[in-house]
Amino acid sequence: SKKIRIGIAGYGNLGRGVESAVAQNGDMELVGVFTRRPPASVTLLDPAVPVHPWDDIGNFRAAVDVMILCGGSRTDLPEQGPALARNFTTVDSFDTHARIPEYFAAVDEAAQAGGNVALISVGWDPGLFSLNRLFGEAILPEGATYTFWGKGLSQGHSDAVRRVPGVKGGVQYTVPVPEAVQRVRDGEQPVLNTREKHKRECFVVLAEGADPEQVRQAIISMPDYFADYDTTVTFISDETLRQEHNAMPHGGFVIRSGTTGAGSKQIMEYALALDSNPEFTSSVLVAYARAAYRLKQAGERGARSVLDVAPGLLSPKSAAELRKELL
Ligand SMILES: NC(=O)C1=CN([C@@H]2O[C@H](COP(=O)(O)OP(=O)(O)OC[C@H]3O[C@@H](n4cnc5c(N)ncnc54)[C@H](OP(=O)(O)O)[C@@H]3O)[C@@H](O)[C@H]2O)C=CC1
Ligand SMILES: N[C@@H](C[C@H]1CC(C(=O)O)=NO1)C(=O)O
Repeated sequence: SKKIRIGIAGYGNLGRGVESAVAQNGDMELVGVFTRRPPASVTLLDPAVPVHPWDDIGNFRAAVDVMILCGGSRTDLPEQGPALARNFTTVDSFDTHARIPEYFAAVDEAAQAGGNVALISVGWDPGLFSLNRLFGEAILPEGATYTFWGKGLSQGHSDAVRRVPGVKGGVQYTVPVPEAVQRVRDGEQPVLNTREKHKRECFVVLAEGADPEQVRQAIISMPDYFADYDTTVTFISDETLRQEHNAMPHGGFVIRSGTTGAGSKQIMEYALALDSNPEFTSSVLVAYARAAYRLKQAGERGARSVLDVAPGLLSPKSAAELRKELL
């Protein structure tokens, strides 16, 4: 039967993860990768997959069923998300939480104008953790919700660091504050502000001639990413970045700690432990690409978040098979 034809827009950690995730899904095929760099400079896992210059992407409207956007949230997706939703059914991982409402509106306008579906902020946070925060609050209206990440490499924060003028390369690790986690696990339901829950550690390779103090200040004061956290910036060599910071593990958990009507204490928890943050996130993107395709086929139009998508649409199995196997 006809396969869902996938395109990748932007080839970085996520782009590479989507390439390998599509290969795990028999109902999909990867038709091409689009990059702003010279195509010859971008090496795929599978050399048989064509790499196209970004400017040609408009010619592939009939060739791609779902375009998976793998650009960075800080500066790429605010421009690429709406531009591509006009021409394709899209799925993206936009994760600048404070800016999701405005991003949703911009992508929705473009998707509606183009007669497409656009699933935004797909991944684990935002994404699967968002779903579990929703379950917790809807099912246990009396209680408190906590989200903890790491210790691990945040791709959004690492991308944001790499975009700072004077930065040649870099990564960011998110570190949960142990005392905060313990108080939550002890059922204390503490009131914790952003700074009390996580610390952020950046490792940066300076570009030639850049001023380290200027770079440090630009990072630690960055709104939406670092300003609300205790953040450290350590300058390292290219060599050290390549040797000691090329793994991208991450993870975390969402806890809803609440009481039900007769006063019983109830705890809901959802956890992730990821050897590869990008490969996992890409696997979420690919499952939601299946849902986006089906929503488009069903006549839906406009932007949606994971909170709007029925879970059954993610599965390659029919509704009848799901009822038989998973209920
Ligand atoms: N919602 C969630 O749970 C998650 C969301 N994310 C989001 O995914 C976004 C992308 O993450 P990630 O893939 O790690 O970002 P990368 O920095 O690896 O890639 C971002 C873009 O940069 C360009 N690029 C990649 N490699 C190079 C290079 N060597 N030289 C120059 N440009 C390059 C690519 O565009 P081009 O090919 O056009 O040059 C690519 O699309 C993050 O910003 C984050 O917001 C990530 C994880 C989880
Ligand atoms: N979007 C995050 C996924 C999780 C990780 C995270 C953090 O460490 O701050 N927040 O959400 C990412 O880019 O890795």
